[in-house]
Amino acid sequence: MNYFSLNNREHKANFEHAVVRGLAPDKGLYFPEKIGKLPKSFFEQIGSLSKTEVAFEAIKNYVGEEIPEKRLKDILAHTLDFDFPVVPVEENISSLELFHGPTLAFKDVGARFMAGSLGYFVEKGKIEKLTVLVATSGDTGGAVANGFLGVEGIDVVILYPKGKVSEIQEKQLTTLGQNVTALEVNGAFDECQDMVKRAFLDDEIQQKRPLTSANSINVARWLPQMFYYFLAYRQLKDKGRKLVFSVPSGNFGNICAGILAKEMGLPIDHFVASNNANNVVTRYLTNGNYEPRNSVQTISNAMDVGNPSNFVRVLEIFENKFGNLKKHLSSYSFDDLATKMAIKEVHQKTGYTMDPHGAVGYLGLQEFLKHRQDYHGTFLETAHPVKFMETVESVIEQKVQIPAVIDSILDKKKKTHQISDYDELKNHLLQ
Ligand SMILES: N[C@@H](CCOP(=O)(O)O)C(=O)O
Repeated sequence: MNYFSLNNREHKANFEHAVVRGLAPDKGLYFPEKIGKLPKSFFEQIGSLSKTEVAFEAIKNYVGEEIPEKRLKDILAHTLDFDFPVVPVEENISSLELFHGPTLAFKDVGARFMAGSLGYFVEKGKIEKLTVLVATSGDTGGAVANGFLGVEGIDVVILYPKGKVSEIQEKQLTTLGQNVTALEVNGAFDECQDMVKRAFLDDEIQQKRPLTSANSINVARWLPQMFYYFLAYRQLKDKGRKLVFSVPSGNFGNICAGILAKEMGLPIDHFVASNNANNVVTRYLTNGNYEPRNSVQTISNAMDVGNPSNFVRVLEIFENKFGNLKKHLSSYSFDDLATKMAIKEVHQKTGYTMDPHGAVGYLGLQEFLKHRQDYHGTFLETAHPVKFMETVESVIEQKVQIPAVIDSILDKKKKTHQISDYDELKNHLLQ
């Protein structure tokens, strides 16, 4: 399987090179040359396949010969070694809980798959030493830190916006030590992401300290996110209604992977991109103008992204045709007040506790389902409510139970370096 750069189709790479480089030399995102359809029989049998078997069938053509079958299956088994339950919330609404992994957020899947793939390439001597540079608005940082902790030959450097992630998210990415370093940036997530992209194209850095990305711009972080939809379909296929998924969207990697799964034949009828106040895509679908803006801070901070990297991949899947996009994708945006109200109302009505990101997803779904009786809707619960304990507890007026994995980091002291601009990042990386 080859990938091409979305900036210049002549720039090609196989899976290994796309993962090790992260971004094409022309700053473009890699995209698969072929999106193959899975056979009908796969969807008929999906209920009897294990999680690893489902994931293997979904991803094998995107990995190609670069990782042998046995090793790929081992990586997948480790990646998916927790539950992905679809939980009924209302009559025609379910929650797909993606927070049962080690850092309690959906990012664990991509981070573990990428760590497994890079670990294999280091072991085979295909790369000597690599630094994974990653920008986070909340959840990616912790998942990447956890996924890559202690992986031989790989250093991790995480940039995060100072004061704009939750206390637990910050602990997850600043307390591990070993091969993981956290840089606290005076700025927003978009500035962190821009610095990271600039560093990849900096020859001086790349020569002295080769870098790759562990954001969803990297195909090894992006593609495994399609597993959520296959695993959800196993649990939803007998609903007898059309399926719609509402995805809380920030950098658009997750929803883009879902749309890819649909292209591969997964019977999903429609997607909803649910935005917080950072609503560049909602506005685009409304007025046809794509106008990225600086992000604003919200209570669903992992979605505080003003210029979503993966939207260009979404457009590519829809052949850059606005009509195609509108047919398969709707988008709505909600402010913090509406998000809090939704957390409160759903909790009072059903006893189900949503986190602020899931609540934005729930609201988007509700909006879509208003005049559509023939759908079953699923919103993605992308993080455990405990990660936003202060907000959630004040809204539901109840304590959220703290899982043991979180309890163990609460007393740990954060270790970070502060940086303000690209030169400081460069100095840090070259030290
Ligand atoms: N929502 C993210 C921001 C980066 O997104 P990614 O999927 O491209 O890593 C976060 O929580 O950090």
